[in-house]
Amino acid sequence: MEGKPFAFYLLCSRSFPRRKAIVRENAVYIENLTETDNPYVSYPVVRLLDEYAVVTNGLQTDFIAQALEWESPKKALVHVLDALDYERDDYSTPRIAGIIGTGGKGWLGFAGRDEFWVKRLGLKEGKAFVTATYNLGFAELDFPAFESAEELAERATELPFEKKVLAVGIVKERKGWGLAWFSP
Ligand SMILES: NC(=O)c1ncn([C@@H]2O[C@H](COP(=O)(O)O)[C@@H](O)[C@H]2O)c1NC=O
Repeated sequence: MEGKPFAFYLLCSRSFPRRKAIVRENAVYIENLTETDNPYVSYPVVRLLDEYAVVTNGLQTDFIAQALEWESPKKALVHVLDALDYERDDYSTPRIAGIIGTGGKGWLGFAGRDEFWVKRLGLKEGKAFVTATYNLGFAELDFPAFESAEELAERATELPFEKKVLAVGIVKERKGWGLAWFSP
């Protein structure tokens, strides 16, 4: 979408493929539909604020959104990711988080067991800056054109990752944010 900041979340999962997304006004939640004690597989995945959209792979979403009430996106990512750190599961799954601003800036953060970084991004037309929990690091991908949040989510599920479950798309509209999810 020309000139419009966007973000997406692509959920890929080996162990918990039965999941859905629930959209509630200014938030999206991932709900796991398989019985488990694992505390990391249902969580708030998106929180929309007037000036920012926050997307993450865990409960840090809401803490980062709260921190944005009184500090910069960079500091919100540094403070919350540092405080919560990686997940204490069998894989030490990293916590990842992204923020986009209505003005066209973006930030991405990663808290792993052996690695921690927060980057400021200059968003570019036709490109997506991406990270993932495992084996990607930080990447800049070509991203195809789309007309709506629905189409953005669908395009995200066409990216070359394995075990895709669903994607959530967020795009800055003339008024507020467009929000949708898609399951292949
Ligand atoms: N955010 C998520 O949706 C999510 N799904 C799974 N995890 C964690 O990552 C581990 C590996 O997941 P999987 O086997 O589904 O690829 C899970 O045991 C769980 O502790 C998640 N936590 C972080 O990615």
